[in-house]
Amino acid sequence: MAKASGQRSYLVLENYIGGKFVPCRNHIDSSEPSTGEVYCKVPDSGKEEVDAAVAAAKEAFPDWSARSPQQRAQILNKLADLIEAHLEEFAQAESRDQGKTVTFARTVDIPRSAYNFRFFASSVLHHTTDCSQMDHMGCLNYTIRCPVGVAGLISPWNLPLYLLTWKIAPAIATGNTVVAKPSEMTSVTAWMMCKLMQQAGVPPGVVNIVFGTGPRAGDALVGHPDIPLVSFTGSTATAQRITERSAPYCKKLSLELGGKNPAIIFADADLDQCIETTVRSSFSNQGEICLCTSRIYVERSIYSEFLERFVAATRKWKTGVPSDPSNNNGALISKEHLEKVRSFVALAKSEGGIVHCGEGVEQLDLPELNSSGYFMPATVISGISDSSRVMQEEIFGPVTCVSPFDTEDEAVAKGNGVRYGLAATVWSRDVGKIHRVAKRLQAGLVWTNCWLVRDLNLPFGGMKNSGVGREGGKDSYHFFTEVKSITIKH
Ligand SMILES: NC(=O)C1=CN([C@@H]2O[C@H](COP(=O)(O)OP(=O)(O)OC[C@H]3O[C@@H](n4cnc5c(N)ncnc54)[C@H](O)[C@@H]3O)[C@@H](O)[C@H]2O)C=CC1
Ligand SMILES: N/C(=C\C=C\C(=O)O)C(=O)O
Repeated sequence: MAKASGQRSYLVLENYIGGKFVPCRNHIDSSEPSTGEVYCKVPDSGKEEVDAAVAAAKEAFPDWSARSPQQRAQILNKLADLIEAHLEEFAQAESRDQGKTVTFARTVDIPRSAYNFRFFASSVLHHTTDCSQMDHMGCLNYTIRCPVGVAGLISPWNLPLYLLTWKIAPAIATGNTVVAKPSEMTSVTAWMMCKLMQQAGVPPGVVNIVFGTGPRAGDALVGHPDIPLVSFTGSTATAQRITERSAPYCKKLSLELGGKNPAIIFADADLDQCIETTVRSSFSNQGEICLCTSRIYVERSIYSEFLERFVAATRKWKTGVPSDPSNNNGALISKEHLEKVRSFVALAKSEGGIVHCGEGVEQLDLPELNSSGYFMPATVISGISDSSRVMQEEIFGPVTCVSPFDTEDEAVAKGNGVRYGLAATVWSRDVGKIHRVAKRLQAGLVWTNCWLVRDLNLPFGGMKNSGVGREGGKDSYHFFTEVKSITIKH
């Protein structure tokens, strides 16, 4: 709803509780990353709003969980249809709110959000449970799976609608009701989806969306005694706080966290394909995807050729106004985040690193209106030691580092030499080598000769500080349900 607040007109969001839009007393300013201007007021919800949402979700649970998976699937598919019918509106809104290009939102975020509902509607119809006979005891034993109750879902700002629906879809497909909290920086498309949920026939209280900050709304949600499970995507530091906060209640947790993802490139790789894909894997969505490549290890015999060609290809990766279809990247999420990303480049330089391209905003062709936006071009660095913070910490921006290796063992050791373990790519034509390296890498996902090919049936999640648990296909089914073993004595 657009409302005048003072001299200017802002988009004012409301919480969605029990199937109704509920105004909030206090609001947080949310700005447009490509101009730096505040354009939206997001509810600053706290315990009171979270309590109301949990009460609505509890009330809706008995009816929703008693419906058949087929009945629930019909509603999920309807919601997917409606998101697809409004794809362009959602893409424009996601781009304005997050800073990403409209093209990326139109071709990735929004279609994949709709597909989350379609996929989990179908996927839950096909899972089976276990059965075992104990004839000597006269017993038949089997398992069933039941929804857990009210699921607490917390999502980040980088893929706003996609990561929110990645959680809502399996949670409600399996019969849970939910209270979800999107990032306070990117709440608009979640709010837009609430209207479509009403049209799709999602019963009141099945999906409740409470907007607000992590320390207020997020903390109230995680600490609510009637929320038995929490699915979270975001930073490792926040996940640690969520873990502590949930401990007194022994909550079921799924934590999808950051990455410092290596690309390992052997001399026998198809370099044309590898360079094209590694530019994409390093810089897509401004490098603001937990799966983006940020450390590139190249076999020494092709290191110089790779670096030269990779830098040349990166120079063609255009950053600028998100609505211009010729741009590959838009703006970073916030001024603070831009400063954090730039500070890593400054650190690299202070440690003797070479910045081959990118870094400054001067080289971008930005109209005056957008010159105060949070833009940063794709940046390639080399000559940094593996122990540097630049090579160890998640930067989450358009910055990638290139470094040589001599042997397969060294490549694996470098790949594994960080506290994260989310994703990796391996480039070679030798299937045996690919298999050996993929097996030894400490990463929840390994793509070989490709990147971001996503089969939602496969487990998604990370090792080490990149997360706890897996979601996707059968793993989402297991996470969002409790298994029960039943013994029938006959
Ligand atoms: N998918 C990923 O791997 C992501 C990684 N990050 C990393 O984290 C850094 C910081 O970004 P932030 O937005 O601050 O991430 P964050 O982890 O603080 O935020 C993610 C979500 O958690 C919520 N949250 C924050 N504190 C909370 C708390 N105490 N209890 C419950 N919920 C809470 C936020 O409101 C948001 O909805 C980024 O620079 C990036 O390195 C950020 C977003 C996504
Ligand atoms: N979880 C994230 C990305 C997932 C992408 C995908 O499912 O393809 C993230 O960036 O946090």
